Amino acid sequence: MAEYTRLWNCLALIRLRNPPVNSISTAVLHGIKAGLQKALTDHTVKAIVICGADGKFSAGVQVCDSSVFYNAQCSP
Ligand SMILES: CCCCCCCC/C=C\C/C=C/C(=O)SCCNC(=O)CCNC(=O)[C@H](O)C(C)(C)COP(=O)(O)OP(=O)(O)OC[C@H]1O[C@@H](n2cnc3c(N)ncnc32)[C@H](O)[C@@H]1OP(=O)(O)O
Repeated sequence: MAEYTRLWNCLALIRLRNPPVNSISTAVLHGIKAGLQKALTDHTVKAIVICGADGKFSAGVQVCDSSVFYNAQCSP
């Protein structure tokens, strides 16, 4: 749902993958958080790129997944 890749040089990549429009579900949100945690614990990472799979970034929050708002506000 969100794939972490350590790129060349000092870059890390988090790719959102939730077809068809890479909307942000709770699972995607957790994937973003896991990717950020990996990047933050790798002290050679200087920049994090977030992109969407298949040529699209993201349609924003996943419609009908109201738990995304709860998780975005309540997760440390
Ligand atoms: C890294 C960032 C982390 C951020 C964490 C955020 C946590 C939450 C906190 C903040 C609040 C966030 C608010 C928002 O995100 S508001 C924005 C909500 N999104 C939208 O309003 C976009 C609505 N969609 C569109 O405008 C269009 O669909 C489009 C421009 C994205 C694409 O248009 P088009 O190419 O014409 O395709 P379709 O409209 O036909 O859609 C294809 C397909 O995709 C489904 N779909 C579209 N958007 C969503 C969505 N947001 N959630 C779920 N599904 C979506 C659409 O229903 C179609 O499905 P199908 O009929 O089954 O084919």
